[in-house]
Amino acid sequence: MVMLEVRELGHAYPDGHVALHDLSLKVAGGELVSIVGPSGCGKSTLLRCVAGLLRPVRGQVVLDGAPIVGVPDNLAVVFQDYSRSLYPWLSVRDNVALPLRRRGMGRAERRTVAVEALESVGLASAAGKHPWQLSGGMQQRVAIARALAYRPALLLMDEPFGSVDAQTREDLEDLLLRVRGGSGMTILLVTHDIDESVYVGDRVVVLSAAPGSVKADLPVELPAPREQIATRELPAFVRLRAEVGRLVRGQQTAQHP
Ligand SMILES: Nc1ncnc2c1ncn2[C@@H]1O[C@H](COP(=O)(O)OP(=O)(O)OP(=O)(O)O)[C@@H](O)[C@H]1O
Repeated sequence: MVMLEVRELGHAYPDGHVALHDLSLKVAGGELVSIVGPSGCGKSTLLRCVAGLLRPVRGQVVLDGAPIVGVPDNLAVVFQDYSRSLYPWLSVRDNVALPLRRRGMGRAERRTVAVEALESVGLASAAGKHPWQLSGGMQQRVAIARALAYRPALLLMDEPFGSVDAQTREDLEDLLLRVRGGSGMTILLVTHDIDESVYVGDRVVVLSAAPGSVKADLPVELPAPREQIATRELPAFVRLRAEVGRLVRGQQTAQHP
């Protein structure tokens, strides 16, 4: 069932820069859709429109049948810059627990849910620490735990693993795949990393160069569970990665010479 529908979205910033043009996209409930495209093509602008943080000039975003006009209640966002998204004066546990006030949970319940979410990202022992006492990868796990604790129907991730080292990035990709299992969450993940888009995605949506619109929408038909080494060796993975790479670089694809 379609959960999220982006209809003929167009956006221009006040300085006249046209960031999105006639972008349409449907996402089913529970899908993980990777969004890639050349630098500056409007990926973050799209995510901000879906999050209700930016009002598009044209078109609309419809979530569960209702047009988005402000930030929806059942949504969480993870940005790349974890150092600015966590409150340095709060403990890790309190950072995760804070948004749960919007869920109407009492103090004790907020604490329990926060600790459970921290356990799911392997950080239960860091609950009492402050974000600045943790490594970058650990801070990003806290940001992910905060999003998960909120149990959003829709999770938006904007280059969430862009600021960590390669090994941590792989660990976080696997963490994302593990925690989404059975959660029913719908996820939009913006990434610059073509391998990552294929590895984690159920679909890869490639945006055109600015102004962004949907250039290709490719299903990822790879067996589950995905595994960092074995999955990336599969001929189907290698083919799809090459096709996405060509599309992002604006080259003809092998299938459509
Ligand atoms: N507040 C703003 N005012 C004017 N132009 C903006 C604003 N925010 C973004 N832009 C411009 O709109 C275009 C799209 O930006 P956006 O951040 O959505 O692209 P992106 O695909 O996420 O880029 P990147 O891949 O480099 O992160 C860029 O040219 C950017 O400079």
